[in-house]
Amino acid sequence: MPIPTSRTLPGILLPLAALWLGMAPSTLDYRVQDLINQALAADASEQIVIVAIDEKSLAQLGRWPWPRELLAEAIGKLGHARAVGLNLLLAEHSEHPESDQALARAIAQNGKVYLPAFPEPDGTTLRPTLPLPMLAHAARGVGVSDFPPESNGEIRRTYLASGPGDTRLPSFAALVAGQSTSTTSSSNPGDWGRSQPRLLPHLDSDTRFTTIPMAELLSNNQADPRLQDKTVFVGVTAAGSGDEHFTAIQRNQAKSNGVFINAALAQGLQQNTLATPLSPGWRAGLLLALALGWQLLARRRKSLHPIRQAALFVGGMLLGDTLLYQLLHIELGTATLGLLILMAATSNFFLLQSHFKKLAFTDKLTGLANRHHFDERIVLALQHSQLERQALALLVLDVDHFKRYNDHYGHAAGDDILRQIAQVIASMARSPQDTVARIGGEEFALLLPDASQKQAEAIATELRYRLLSRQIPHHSSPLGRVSCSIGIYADTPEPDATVRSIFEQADQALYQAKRNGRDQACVADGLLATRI
Ligand SMILES: Nc1nc2c(ncn2[C@@H]2O[C@H](COP(=O)(O)OP(=O)(O)OP(=O)(O)O)[C@@H](O)[C@H]2O)c(=O)[nH]1
Repeated sequence: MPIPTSRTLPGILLPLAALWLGMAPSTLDYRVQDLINQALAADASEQIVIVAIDEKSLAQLGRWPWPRELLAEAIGKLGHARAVGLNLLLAEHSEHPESDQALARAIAQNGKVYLPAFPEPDGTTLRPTLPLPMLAHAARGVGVSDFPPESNGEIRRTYLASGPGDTRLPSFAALVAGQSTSTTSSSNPGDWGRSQPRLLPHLDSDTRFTTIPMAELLSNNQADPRLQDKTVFVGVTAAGSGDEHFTAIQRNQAKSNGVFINAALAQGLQQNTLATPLSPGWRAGLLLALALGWQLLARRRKSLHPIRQAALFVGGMLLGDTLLYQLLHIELGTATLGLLILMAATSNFFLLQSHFKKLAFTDKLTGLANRHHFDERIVLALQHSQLERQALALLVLDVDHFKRYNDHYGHAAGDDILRQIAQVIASMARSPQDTVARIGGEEFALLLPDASQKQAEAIATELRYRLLSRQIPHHSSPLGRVSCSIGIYADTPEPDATVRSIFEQADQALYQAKRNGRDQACVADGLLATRI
């Protein structure tokens, strides 16, 4: 019987699952990755400041949108910042052209202002919503703020370059952070293209970016020292007024607004800590390699407990995953595979358990119950009969002249006879409650709970008949064929009856059958045995 290990069912399923899971990270992968990364997350950078259009500012300065002169005034107070990211949608003209002109003048005067473009759906593709040309012209640069959501609606990644075909734009946050890389062009003009994917960073949940309410900035007549040489993002933070998205940037903050996401991204870029997600092909390949690695480990280290083996592997994978992320900035997302391996190892473990249990209770040659199993069953059967005052029958069967058979035909042929006799006895079992066992070299037993003497005798007769009908030659036996002798105990056990006393009576009857000339069954009747 093959031992069911990782070579069988889990051995085939695991690599397949690794390939399948490799094509896309699961929510479980995200959660595990978030847990690890949030535990190792950096504090919010002191080099980044948010100028917030918050509830307080809206209460003081009126409902959004504000007159653009107000924004122009704010930009005028940001002249000493290192760079200013104006995270606002400024695609439409305001009612008064002079407002737009004032804002354009302030942006040009500041000289370090960057504006965002946002991808908007347009039929089956995306188009960038760009700032007004006069504002874009005045700005130091225009970058795209592209955060496509995952299948679960979360925002986890961005691209350092994206846009329609040849006009692919750099990332807005990268421009503001001063980390913009050269952009590539697409071979399919018109299609929205994305390249250089990056995962959003994780920040310690107890830290905050320095945040200055817009109302406070505007009321301050002097240059705010907190803004000196800082990377500044200006945007709406007031709940319900700006854009809010599900992200895992901070543990205690399920939803983040766009200005915060861009600030966190800029920090990751400035500190060079952003991870690159693996392409599906690479991910699938690596996960497959890990799954196969586990198989190899499972085969080599047979001595190791399967659960311990899996726990070791899962621990190793999580460590490897963390190191990959922290050192090489690659996210693999092995949590699902780890869980699968644990499940495979657990199923292996239980398969092995049941396999070994079966081995421990089974006679290898005949597949019948072994002596050990039989002893357990007869104890229970006797107890039950005594409690219920029910009949119990035990048939003990011994092959006649078996030594001669072995001597004449050889041991292997003898084995074959034992297997054939086992089949005949097994065919006599009435239900799974009956136990058929090989209890010695050429000795078998049939335990029949709740069987009367008459039933036991009928079964013994039928058994001998079935063996006889096989007509197995045995030239060293006076009968010329294989035969057996049977001793029967069949009674309602007395309260003081023991397994031993019952066996003794069945053995006594068997001895009687042998003495009477073999090829017969005798039933124990007190101490006497009667031929049937
Ligand atoms: N082939 C084979 N022989 C076995 C096995 N176990 C025990 N035997 C043989 O069974 C024989 C039993 O011999 P005995 O106890 O003298 O009994 P017997 O020859 O059947 O004589 P009676 O029982 O008096 O008819 C021995 O020769 C054992 O070697 C086994 O697993 N395979």
